[in-house]
Amino acid sequence: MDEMLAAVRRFNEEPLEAKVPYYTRDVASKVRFSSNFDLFRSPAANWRDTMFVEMFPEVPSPEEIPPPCRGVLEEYAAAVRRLGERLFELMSEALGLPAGYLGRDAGGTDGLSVAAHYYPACPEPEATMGATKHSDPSFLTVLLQDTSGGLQAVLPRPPEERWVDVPPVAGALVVNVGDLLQLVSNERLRSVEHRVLPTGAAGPARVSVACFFSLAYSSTRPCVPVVGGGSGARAAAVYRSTTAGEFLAHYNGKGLDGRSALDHFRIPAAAASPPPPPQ
Ligand SMILES: O=C(O)CCC(=O)C(=O)O
Ligand SMILES: [Fe+2]
Repeated sequence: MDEMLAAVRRFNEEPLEAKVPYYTRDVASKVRFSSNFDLFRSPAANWRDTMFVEMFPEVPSPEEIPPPCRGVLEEYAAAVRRLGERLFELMSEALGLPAGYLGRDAGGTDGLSVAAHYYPACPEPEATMGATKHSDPSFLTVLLQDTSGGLQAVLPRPPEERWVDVPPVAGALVVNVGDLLQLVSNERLRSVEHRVLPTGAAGPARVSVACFFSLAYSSTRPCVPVVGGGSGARAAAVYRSTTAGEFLAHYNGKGLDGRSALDHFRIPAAAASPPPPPQ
């Protein structure tokens, strides 16, 4: 884990010329280095740079991965994939569903992408955010953070917003439930809203690596809320069925504006019955 963080730091701290070849916003590219994936779409920009790599199912060739991360990134992603497979089994069983439900049948383990973030020291930390409030466009996110701190999560969920620190713990990973898992579990599992405070002017830059169990924009994988199957299950779907690609297009088109991308897919509560006609 330390090696992974060190590799991301090395890449970001290389001279500009070494990073320029990876700079793109083209989602057809498996490796994309940019600042703010949602630039000009969200109300505010975040104080961070991100190297985004689609690792699975189509593994990039070593030459596509920036040299400082080559080898270590592939090895780290493979280990996270094995961890995710086990987590999906345990969560499926916890919901009273077959062990392979969330990972295999619902698509949780179909794809894995890695967002390696670099939050530079910020001269005016009170005037911006490292990452604004959001929940993740994934089934699950496995997050590795360095010792800087700054990650916070909302507990309990709105309208009673209370931000709590998620402090770094040596050797530990943070696992977030993402929006896609909230959708396919029909809201029995809830995605967690979180944010990252900016790194103070004194630095050093903060580094984190988020592994998203998610899919590509081109994915036509159906995402269907599971109805029934275990105690606590709802009898009716809370969300309309969609595809992973449609969900991601909506999430990215909206940008990190502080609102949940899931609202767009929620089935409106049945309209109250109209009053009886006057006699
Ligand atoms: O940098 C972090 O700790 C969080 C990153 C994050 O929330 C994300 O990539 O979705
Ligand atoms: Fe996130």
